Amino acid sequence: MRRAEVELLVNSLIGASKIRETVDVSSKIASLNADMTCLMVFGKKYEDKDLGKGFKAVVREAVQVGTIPNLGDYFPYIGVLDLQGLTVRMKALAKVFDGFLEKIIEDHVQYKEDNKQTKDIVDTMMAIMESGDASFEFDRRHVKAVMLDLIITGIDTSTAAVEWVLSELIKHPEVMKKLQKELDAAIGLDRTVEESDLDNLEYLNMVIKETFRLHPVAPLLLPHESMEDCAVDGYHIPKGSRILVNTWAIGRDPNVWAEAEKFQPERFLGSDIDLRGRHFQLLPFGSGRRGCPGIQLALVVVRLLVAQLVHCFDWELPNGMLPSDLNMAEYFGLVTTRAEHLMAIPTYRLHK
Ligand code: HEM
Repeated sequence: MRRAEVELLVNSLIGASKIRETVDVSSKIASLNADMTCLMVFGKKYEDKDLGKGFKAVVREAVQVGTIPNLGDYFPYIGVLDLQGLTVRMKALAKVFDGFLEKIIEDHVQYKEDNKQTKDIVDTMMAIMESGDASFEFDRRHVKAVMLDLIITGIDTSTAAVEWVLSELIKHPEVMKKLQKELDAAIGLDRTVEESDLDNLEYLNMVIKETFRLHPVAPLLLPHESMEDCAVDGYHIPKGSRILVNTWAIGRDPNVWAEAEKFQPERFLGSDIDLRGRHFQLLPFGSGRRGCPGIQLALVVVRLLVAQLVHCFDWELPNGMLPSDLNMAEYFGLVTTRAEHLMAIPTYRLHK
């Protein structure tokens, strides 16, 4: 499924390449990730018209509203006043999502009666629910909560990651060339990258790590709570404190990284620092038991997309813009994306 979806994107970019069209790369990647996530979770793609003002817009709004610090969290006695209107907005969004998720469950009940062959995540969860075998409470509300969790956490994160990697590559043509050289040597110019190629692409992995260092897509991770009193670096942190880990600042800390502001994938050559939360200087997926459970999937999707887009195409900025002029401003949120969409002109470079 992932191969087929990426192929659709590559084909549409080949069309753009033929007429030297400027492509809204950010939107293309967002649509692809939304489609792939819906196919994995719900077994079918959902159109923008299926969810209120549009599927992607509603998901994005939920992430944005969830990010704004709520005064009621810090001063609980004024929480009921909902001074910022966040609770009202979240409740309205919850209603839209609930209708959408109920419809998906109904569709699955229907498919099941029609003896559908392939199973998706919703089928699996409903089977657990109906079996009554779960050792914990698991009813329709929980199925809907997990579905919501997967679409909220899965789509924007991978999209932002691919957007940032491509932006850094376009901004640093020498790194782009080196990565294309690695891809050409490993895959050739007669076929496209497969998921099974990914583990052999060492430079690609270094490029991804370096991008996550400078652009961790969840710069403050998710809020944590201390379970007991502790001391960190001489600071006393009482039990029950809300903890935000600023992984963005750690990634740019000159005490930890040489020439911290520079994009240099080679810094990871021969280093054992990985992305799995064991090295605290690089924590784009968090760490420990509340770290990202989607890391495996995310790394496959991000690496596959970047590898295909870089292997299949050369990229140029529109209107004669120089790579050094590419605006790298961020739009801060729970997921921090580019402030401006990435616009670029693809030129197809494979033989087939
Ligand atoms: C490049 C893509 C992704 C990045 C950078 C990312 C990053 C993160 C981070 C930083 C956290 C918080 C960890 C912490 O606070 O310690 C998180 C949590 C989470 N992620 Fe991801 N994620 C990505 C993709 C995905 C995908 C594809 C899924 C599932 C389909 C997913 C599911 C989740 C869930 C469910 C949580 C909450 C876990 C919990 O609270 O216990 N993520 N992710």
